[in-house]
Amino acid sequence: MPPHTPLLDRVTYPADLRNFSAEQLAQVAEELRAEVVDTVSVTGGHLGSALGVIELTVAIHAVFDTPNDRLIWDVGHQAYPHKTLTGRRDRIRTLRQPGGLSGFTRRSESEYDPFGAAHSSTSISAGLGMAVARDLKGDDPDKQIICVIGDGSMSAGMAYEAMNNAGSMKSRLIVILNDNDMSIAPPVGAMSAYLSRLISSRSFLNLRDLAAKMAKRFPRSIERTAKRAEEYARGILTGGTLFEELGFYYVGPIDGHNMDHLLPVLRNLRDHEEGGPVLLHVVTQKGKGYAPAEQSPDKYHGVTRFNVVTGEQGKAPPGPPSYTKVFAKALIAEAEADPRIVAVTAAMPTGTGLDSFGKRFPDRTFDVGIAEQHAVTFAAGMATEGIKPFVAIYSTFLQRGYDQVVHDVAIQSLPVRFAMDRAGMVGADGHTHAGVYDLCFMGCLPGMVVMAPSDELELMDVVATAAAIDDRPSAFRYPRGDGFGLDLPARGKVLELGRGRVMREGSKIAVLALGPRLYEAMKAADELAARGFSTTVADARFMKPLDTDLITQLARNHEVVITIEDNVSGGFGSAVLHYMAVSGLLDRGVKVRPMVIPDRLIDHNTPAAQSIEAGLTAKDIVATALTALGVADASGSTSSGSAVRA
Ligand SMILES: Cc1ncc(C[n+]2csc(CCOP(=O)(O)OP(=O)(O)O)c2C)c(N)n1
Ligand SMILES: CC(=O)[C@@H](O)[C@H](O)COP(=O)(O)O
Ligand SMILES: [Mg+2]
Repeated sequence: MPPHTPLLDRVTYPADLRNFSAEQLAQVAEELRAEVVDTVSVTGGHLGSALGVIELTVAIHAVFDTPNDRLIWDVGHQAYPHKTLTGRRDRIRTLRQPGGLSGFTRRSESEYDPFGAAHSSTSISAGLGMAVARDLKGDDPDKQIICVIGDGSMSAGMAYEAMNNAGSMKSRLIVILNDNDMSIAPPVGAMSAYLSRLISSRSFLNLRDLAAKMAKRFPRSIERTAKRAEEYARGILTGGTLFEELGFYYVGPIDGHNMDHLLPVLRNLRDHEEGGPVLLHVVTQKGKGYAPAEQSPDKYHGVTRFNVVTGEQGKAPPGPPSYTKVFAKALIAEAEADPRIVAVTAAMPTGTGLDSFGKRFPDRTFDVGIAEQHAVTFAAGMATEGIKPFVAIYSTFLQRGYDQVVHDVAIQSLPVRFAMDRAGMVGADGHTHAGVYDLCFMGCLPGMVVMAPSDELELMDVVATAAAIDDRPSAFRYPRGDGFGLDLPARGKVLELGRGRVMREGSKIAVLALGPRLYEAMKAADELAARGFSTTVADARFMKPLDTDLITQLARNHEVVITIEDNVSGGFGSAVLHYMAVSGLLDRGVKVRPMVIPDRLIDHNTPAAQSIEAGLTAKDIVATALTALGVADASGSTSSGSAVRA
């Protein structure tokens, strides 16, 4: 092997690391870091988190017998170096690209991904489940389960539920707390402050104390410990932490970028014979080794393509403001007029636009950390006292707080307003982040008002409407990405509840859209008109209450009624069909075709390609209409729309 050949080239699988010296592993880490920077500069994705766990990734795979030992990455957004070392290096530049590797861990992608993730704080629960399964099955007791969870993800209830359970059990489990003192934004809350105090305020054990401590717990490893302790003694302190109170054996904090510290500690944890869970507290830096990411860890959490030398990220040509920005603008306008309005985010101030709301109203903005369940009930509590909370959560993450939406908000009919961002498919984050279920899970709740603006202008109105609804809960959804560039007023106007609008009158086909697919419907209507089929297009605006007058009029006056939405079956179209069935409208022979996201997972891709795959484009609407009418389209084929496939 010529001396200039990167060591990384000798690594296809983790087993290839296991004969390397600590020095060689440190070199692999450096090469891996350069490769991750280079890769993400081309693919975009989650950079800072990956750079922070480079040494940890190399050390874990060098010490543990993955994939027989199970390694679970919480969230999975930091797993690019793990993917590179586990047989996927040849495809690493396909990360998040159409047909390429997922940006998260995924069971179907590799046996080295024993648990799929993308939503946070699940790793300890899943790891404990695997540990208990190992014990129940009588598998090799030395089979290790390792969960790596970040400090931000440690703020979620699930993590505590899992620790509470694990701490009372005898199953062997290793939890590595990767503490980089960052979530996407700076971390919040008492736990984060506690971790900082833990790192900074405790005295280090000396060699004798360390050996005694390790001997008590890890008798077999004492000899090795004593030999190596000098190297890492200063990095270890134990005793009296919250984790110990919860039943974990706490080790740390140690420097997560120092291979000479990581390797002996991990080996000790691997070789000990005691049962019960262990928590290794590792201190890392988000963005480590790449200056722009070290300096602005929030801006380099998730990146677009960037120039490696300057760190400058690719910018889309100036275009219309995003729905998120318009939401923030609309909410600020409402809050200027009503001092009771407050905003709640669960660790996503930038993503939800609440960073700008927070600048204007710092005392009326609450970042509760990754804690969607708490965010919802916290807002419910405020609502009982006459405060008017807007809870801005991505549709996909609101799933985490669903019982709270049902039990704490809807059943008590409290006026909490849910701003569900990232509704519909979301592009490169893929199906774990798709917000395609909320119309089902919000639309079924008694008393809940559910709105979906068709463009950013209507979003302003919807925010004003939600602010005005003060006797029951309300929810509105809007997509990731930019609006249409419409002129916006200073403040939205309050809409009449349950009233849609007709955009264009026709007589044969009617398309009733909920959300921005309205614009696809308008294009389809042009195409259908050009073919001689007079088409009505209507904007439903509300899924709940339904505009039953509008539905009645469409059903009575058209041969075909198509509904379209960015949601799976069970949402808007189902509600329309239900109404038509119970009201007898269906008995009149109208052909109804609900167009929805099909009943399968749509993988990461460009938003445009995802729309095509879902069958929700103007072309699909035309095909659906023609098929319903029994007319072959120009190509002679029948519909490929989701109405047919779903
Ligand atoms: C349930 C849930 N809520 C919110 C998010 C969005 N999210 C992804 S990563 C992240 C920050 C995680 O911080 P941490 O665990 O410390 O990892 P780091 O990025 O610092 O490596 C957040 C809020 C998510 N993935 N899942
Ligand atoms: C890992 C994670 O859950 C977030 O970082 C998410 O990828 C952000 O998505 P947006 O880019 O849509 O804000
Ligand atoms: Mg963190």
